[in-house]
Amino acid sequence: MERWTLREFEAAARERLDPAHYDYFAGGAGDEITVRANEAAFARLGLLPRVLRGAAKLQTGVTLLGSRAAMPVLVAPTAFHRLADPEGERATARAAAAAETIMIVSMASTVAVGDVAAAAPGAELWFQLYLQPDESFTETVVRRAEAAGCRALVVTADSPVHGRRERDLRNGFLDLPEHLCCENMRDGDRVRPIVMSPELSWRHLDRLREMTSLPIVVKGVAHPEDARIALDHGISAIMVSNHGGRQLDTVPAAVDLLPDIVAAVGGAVPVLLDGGVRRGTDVLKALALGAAAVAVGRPVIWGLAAGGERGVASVLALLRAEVEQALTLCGCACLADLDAGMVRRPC
Ligand SMILES: Cc1cc2nc3c(=O)[nH]c(=O)nc-3n(C[C@H](O)[C@H](O)[C@H](O)COP(=O)(O)O)c2cc1C
Ligand SMILES: CCCCCCC(=O)C(=O)O
Repeated sequence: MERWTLREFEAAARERLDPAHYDYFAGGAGDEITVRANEAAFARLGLLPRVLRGAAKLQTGVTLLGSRAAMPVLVAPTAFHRLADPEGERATARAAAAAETIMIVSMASTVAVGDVAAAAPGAELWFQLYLQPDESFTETVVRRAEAAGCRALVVTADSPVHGRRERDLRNGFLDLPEHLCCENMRDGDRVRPIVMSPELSWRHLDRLREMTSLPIVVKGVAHPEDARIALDHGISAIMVSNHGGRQLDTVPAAVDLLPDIVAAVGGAVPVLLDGGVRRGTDVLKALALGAAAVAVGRPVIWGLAAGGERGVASVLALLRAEVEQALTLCGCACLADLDAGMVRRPC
């Protein structure tokens, strides 16, 4: 069946998934105020198109930290893809490679990062990391990501503790089924738990900086002051994110946080954004407000659950087509033609 919007992919995914797994993917923390705010904030912003600009040849490619993407939409790191499809992250990576975009592989992937890379030759992979209090194990995982050919590390900083996800508590969904595990966490005969620790600090990030020559992206920045501090620690990019509303509830919508962080960073490094991106017009709004690219989390899961690799490919193709059409309708030939004056904030 042909699907015309990401909403239709979500409906199809919901029909196929175990209800507890659907809730895990869809849900957020607390009252899910931030989950809803992420999408609502995009809807509230308007786009002011320019006209008669002779913008015939469209260009939607971006280069980020040396990785090339054919569109400014990346695959955000999300855990547990094998709950959605037996091929899991392998299928997602093949679809991302076909779409010529970057996939950020989660540390909590149900396929080991090396196997993800082997399944999708030519894929541009970055690796998301929860810094572990046991830094020697952080190093083990970093070496795995490097060996797999990942070209950047994305350190998730918004999770000193797991968010309170009340759907999961109600459903008793507290762990993966027995046949699955976080494959990157293998340590000899055992699989380590992913530790989220409030003890982590910028010092851990400094030591990561010494551990690897890969560029480091800090994901989960909401406060402009943290963006400035990140620059002092040699960070290569900043990802504005509230974790899709899954960590601290009532954090403002990601797109509403963006302008102050872009101002704080002052062009020193690229600023990325995720949270609530569901339309090509959302992508344009974020870019016009200063993001270098955006990433999508749940839409990729919906594609995967609805149709495996082909489902993810369709989701990414849909977003690309929407970006291209919206860009043309805005009178732009390339992403750099977008500027903040084209976004109308609500009165
Ligand atoms: C099911 C699910 C699992 C996630 N797993 C991770 C993860 O392992 N690491 C991480 O940094 N962020 C994780 N995230 C957050 C995403 O990277 C991203 O910030 C969020 O999904 C963006 O919002 P969106 O789903 O509205 O696009 C997860 C999000 C979801 C929905
Ligand atoms: C115990 C594994 C933790 C995985 C966390 C995945 C994640 O970030 C999420 O939002 O869910």
